[in-house]
Amino acid sequence: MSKCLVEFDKIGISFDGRALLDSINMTINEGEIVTLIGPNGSGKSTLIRTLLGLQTATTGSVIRHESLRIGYMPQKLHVDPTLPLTVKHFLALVRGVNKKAIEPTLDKLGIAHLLNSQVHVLSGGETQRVLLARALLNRPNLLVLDEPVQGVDVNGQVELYNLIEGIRDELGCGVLMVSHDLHLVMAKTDTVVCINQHVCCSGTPQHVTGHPAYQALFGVPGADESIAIYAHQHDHVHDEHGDILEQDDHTHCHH
Ligand SMILES: Nc1ncnc2c1ncn2[C@@H]1O[C@H](COP(=O)(O)OP(=O)(O)OP(=O)(O)O)[C@@H](O)[C@H]1O
Repeated sequence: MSKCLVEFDKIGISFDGRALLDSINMTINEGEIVTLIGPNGSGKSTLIRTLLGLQTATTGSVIRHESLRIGYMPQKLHVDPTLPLTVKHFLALVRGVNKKAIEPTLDKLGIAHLLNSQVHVLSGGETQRVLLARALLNRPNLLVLDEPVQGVDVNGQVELYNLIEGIRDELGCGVLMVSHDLHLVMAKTDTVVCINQHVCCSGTPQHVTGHPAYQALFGVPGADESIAIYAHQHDHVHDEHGDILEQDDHTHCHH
């Protein structure tokens, strides 16, 4: 039985008295890839920030295993473009980093040749790999990736997801990632959790995609299409504050 690294226990988060997240339950086990999906502004990054300790939950708690060590990959690299900074020096800034691990880590990610490149001239795909290298240099047992394929073309996305899966296989770490893509990420995911204030839908991709509730939510096109269009079709209605309006004829998708 794999170790539970993190448990979100009935997490609720409100801003100015308005509920953004309500009673979110979710676990991430060692060796498990969990993908968090949901529409813009549904609270995915806020949930990640709560896990990182950067956001306090209004209600509920995050239960962390004592061995938990997170490697975090943010959505974007924020570096002053006027500041000369090579990849090597950027990665050497990781707290407690073993500098001897920098080159092998870049090599593992196929970007050893970028060691002395300036970080602000990197392409989207290269930047994501450097950010992934930084997360790995923290020697994590949980990788937390906030939209890891942002700004990367489709081929690059497939390669990145393959890399992430390979890292999970090699290190046996857990992975929690946020994604807007559905189709590509599904093949690389053990568990999908869809949030929109509450957990709308969750389970293995096979279970979720085969479930009528999932099809009602995402309107996945035919299996022969290479990319699914992200269409979040709710089986329930939210009011202007994001609260769910009661309806008589809706199909429940909580499971
Ligand atoms: N500290 C804060 N104070 C007030 N509102 C906040 C705060 N942090 C986040 N929000 C709001 O919460 C909502 C959810 O933001 P969040 O970034 O978590 O969504 P998301 O699902 O990650 O969105 P996206 O898919 O667009 O990245 C947004 O409307 C945001 O403005």
